[in-house]
Amino acid sequence: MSALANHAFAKMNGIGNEIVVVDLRDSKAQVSADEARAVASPAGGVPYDQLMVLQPPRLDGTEAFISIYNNDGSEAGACGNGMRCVVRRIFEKTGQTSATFQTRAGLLNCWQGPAPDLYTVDMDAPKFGWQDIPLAEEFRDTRYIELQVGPIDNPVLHSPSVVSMGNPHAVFWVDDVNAYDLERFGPLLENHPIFPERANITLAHIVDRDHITIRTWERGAGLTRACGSAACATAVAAARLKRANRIVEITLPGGKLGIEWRERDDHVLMTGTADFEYEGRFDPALFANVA
Ligand SMILES: N[C@@H](CCC[C@H](N)C(=O)O)C(=O)O
Repeated sequence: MSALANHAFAKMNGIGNEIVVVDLRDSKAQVSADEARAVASPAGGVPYDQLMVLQPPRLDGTEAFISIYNNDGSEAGACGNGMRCVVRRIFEKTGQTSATFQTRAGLLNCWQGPAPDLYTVDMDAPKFGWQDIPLAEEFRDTRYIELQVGPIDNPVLHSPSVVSMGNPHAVFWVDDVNAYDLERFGPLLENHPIFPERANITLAHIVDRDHITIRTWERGAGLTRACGSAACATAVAAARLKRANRIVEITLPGGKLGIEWRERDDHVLMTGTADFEYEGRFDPALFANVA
């Protein structure tokens, strides 16, 4: 019997990024890819972009180890919007205003503020090396890489910046993020052989040095109303190109995020809201046929 059968969950969202939070800190159970897919089942499941599973802490001083699943069952190292949802949930229950969590990508410090309805996640330092993202072949300069879709002499999208925020991101610079069929190009680019672990694909328009607009096709989850790590990736990529300041506001289809690429330690701070929708218990029938 799956540990998720009849288990409580919270449906939340981080500016429209659909998040389900499950607290398994009192259990040794691991969630399999099949179970994660079953949770998202259109037949009685809970629709989500990411499932955030809290597991017992593996390091002193941390609140939990968090496993992050996309709705296709794959695991991700980072999910900025999901972290804000987890943080809100825990802070509301315990009265805490700061906490440290561990994910596959490392330690994340989180706190409430700068206003009561805002949560900040220290997303750690970005990585720019081609092996870190990872890319399938060497690119010395990842501010722009050679990659395009469309006719070779007139590409539709080309020369993205690539960044790891604990997960792989490609950011294509465009004049209008709504002028492209991201549902068509997203899967092609997500699965392009240059990205051996696939990638999150973002269209970004730099409005001015303090404001950027983005839309993202998420690896393993598809078109989303918001992707926090993509907002971070875009902010650092734009600052690296000297086209934006290190503190920017990112507008996504679901809302706005404040991003600061802090000079003193290279860390990226992401600030935004997190919304609670409802609580429930998983229908055991969802897991009847999963390992
Ligand atoms: N929505 C997330 C990112 C989710 C992970 C991503 N799909 C991946 O597989 O890397 C965010 O808010 O950062």
